[in-house]
Amino acid sequence: MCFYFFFSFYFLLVLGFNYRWWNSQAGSDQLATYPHPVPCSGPRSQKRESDKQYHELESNSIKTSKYNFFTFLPLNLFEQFQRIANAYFLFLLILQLIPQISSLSWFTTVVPLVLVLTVSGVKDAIDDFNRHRSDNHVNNRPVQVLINGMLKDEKWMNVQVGDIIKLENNNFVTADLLLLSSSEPHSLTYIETAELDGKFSTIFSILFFTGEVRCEAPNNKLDRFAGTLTLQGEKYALDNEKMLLRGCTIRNTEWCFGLVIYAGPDTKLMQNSGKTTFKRTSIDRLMNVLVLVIFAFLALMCLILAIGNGIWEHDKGYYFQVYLPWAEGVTSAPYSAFLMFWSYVIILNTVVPISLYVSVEIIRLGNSFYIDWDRKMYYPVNDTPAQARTTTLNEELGQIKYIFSDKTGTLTQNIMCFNKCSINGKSYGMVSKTEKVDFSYNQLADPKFVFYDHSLVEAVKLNDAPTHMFFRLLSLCHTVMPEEKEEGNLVYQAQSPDEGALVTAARNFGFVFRARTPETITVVEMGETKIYKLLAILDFNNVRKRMSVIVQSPEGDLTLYCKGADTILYELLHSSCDALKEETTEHLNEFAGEGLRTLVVAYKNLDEKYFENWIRRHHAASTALEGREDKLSELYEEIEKDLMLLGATAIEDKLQDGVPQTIETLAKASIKIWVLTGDKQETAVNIGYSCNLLNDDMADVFIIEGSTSDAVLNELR
Ligand SMILES: Nc1ncnc2c1ncn2[C@@H]1O[C@H](COP(=O)(O)OP(=O)(O)OP(=O)(O)O)[C@@H](O)[C@H]1O
Ligand SMILES: [Mg+2]
Repeated sequence: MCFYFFFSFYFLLVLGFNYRWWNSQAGSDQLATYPHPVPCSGPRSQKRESDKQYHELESNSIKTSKYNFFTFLPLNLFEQFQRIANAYFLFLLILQLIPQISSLSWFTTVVPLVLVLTVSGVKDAIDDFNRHRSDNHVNNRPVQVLINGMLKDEKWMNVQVGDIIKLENNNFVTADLLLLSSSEPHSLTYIETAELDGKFSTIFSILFFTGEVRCEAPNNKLDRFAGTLTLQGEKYALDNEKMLLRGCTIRNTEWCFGLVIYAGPDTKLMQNSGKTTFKRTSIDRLMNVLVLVIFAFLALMCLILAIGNGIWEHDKGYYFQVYLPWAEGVTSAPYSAFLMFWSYVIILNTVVPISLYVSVEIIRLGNSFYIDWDRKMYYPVNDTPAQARTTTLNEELGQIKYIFSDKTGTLTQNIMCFNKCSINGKSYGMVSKTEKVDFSYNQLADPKFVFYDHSLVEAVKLNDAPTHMFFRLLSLCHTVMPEEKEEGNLVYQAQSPDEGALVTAARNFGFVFRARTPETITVVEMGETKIYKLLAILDFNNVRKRMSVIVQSPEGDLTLYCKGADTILYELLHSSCDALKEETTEHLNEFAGEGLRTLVVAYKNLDEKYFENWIRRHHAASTALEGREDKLSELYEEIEKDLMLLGATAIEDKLQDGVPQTIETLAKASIKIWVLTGDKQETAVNIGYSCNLLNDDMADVFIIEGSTSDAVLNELR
């Protein structure tokens, strides 16, 4: 019991794999020489001994099917008899077994009942068969597992917690893994999380040799993971950034190694998917109500008829027994009435429509074909027709009252273009689109980038200091990863497409972000290669709404570069920027009025002594095991103040084809639409108008600013 209790909070993985090979050659790059016959005992041999102790860890096989060969009949019948009409007919069948009551032959009830049960049963069986097939397919996918120091092909379902597995480009991630190493510089791994949240992210890896991982019990929170790794007596904190989750796909990464932390049903994907349940639509519910009403009606009729029988038998029938004898066992008129009640229940059984459910199922099936065949829902570009994946819910489609949608990437294309900017009180990009700026003077420029305002290039060429500072900031302050497979052919991998657009803009104007290591950023500034020391990244999150980097230039100057939402950054500016602030605000409003996504950029020169002290505290906070986030955000707040304003950027993200028309049609059908966005308010309102979410007839578009439920309620009133 005690053991189990301990288990539900933490589970402990004893790895103890003697990774002599990694041990002797610390560093991820050595792994590139794989495969090597390495004399080391893999994790399995050791883990097996302790298997008894950890037998409650799940295996990696998954099961989404509901039945197996033996459980199908009882389980499916049990489910089907939960329908009132089916249960009723079963009840009738039992009644008919009583000879005094039985008024019709038994097969009048059995035949339709069996027919209905078979039709529904066959449909459920086919559905479940398909689930079995897909489960089998997934469970039998091959993966390479490190066993006794050698890579062996295994099936997914045989992978165990504590195994080390190797994944290659475009592989699905087998289980929830702790990333150990990869082919990319600094052991980065790129993943596509389409099945989880549709984002594209980078993951940083760690290296380790012999250790123990302690982590929280399996849960369904996709964006968090807390654990510790103990390595030769030292503790390291593990977080979400170091995990590869099942359901993702490896991209742009030749290979990577991972340690299985959660497997099978314990993985975050499966923890989120829930059980396959029987879904009821409102028609189902309505049918159940109707059937209940019919029952009441039937009971009433039978009652009246039974009472009539009782009165007649009492007054007349009793004296006529010679002529009309009572059935065997019947001794009194009330008893006769009681039996007659049940006889009528059988005789009038056709009042309850047993075929109702089957008819509705068949209509749904037909409906789903119409959905599949709908030409208007066919998207020729991707050759994608509409697909009704379930037949049980399609009438609900017409009942939709609310649509919840994301904005970026759902309504818009998620293709960000750097369009305009404001630097030191001067706005650029507000020109008619005539002649494109020629970037041919810059050999590293991205040929796909277009810009029309020539005055900005002039400013750069004239060595205008704020303009240089502006683009230097854009080339330094981000989390983009560059890829240069061949000399001069730069490709940026950006977690956030906005950042990708900004870095590309800086690249074209002559501030080319070229390479990144954990300690340095290489920028080619107007043809001259400069290596900046990257001292700290104050990362972005949606509460801070800003991100900063602290870098040291080759000349030795310490600078903090910050970019973020205007509402936030304006609070952090030095008072000497007030005049510039006003001008920039004007430009920001213009940009937002056109529906552009804006960011404000600022910098601050740092004092060396102060910074040394700060970075020491920063290091302590970032390795703290408790309250890490709070401590860090306090430190961030401390250093991100008294910033010097540089300007603002404006990025365009076009609406997808047909969005305004679609929203208009949905609005005509009185469907209410909610769109989620983190944009500046003016930008959001403007896009609301351009996609027909808002229109001029809406007299009072109003804004609710409360941040507690009481405040919001008050404003709504
Ligand atoms: N990479 C970034 N660096 C600095 N600030 C950013 C960055 N990305 C967004 N911001 C700022 O933070 C605010 C909130 O952005 P966030 O990404 O959380 O919104 P979101 O919910 O993702 O919305 P959307 O889907 O429209 O991007 C934005 O309005 C922007 O001003
Ligand atoms: Mg965003």
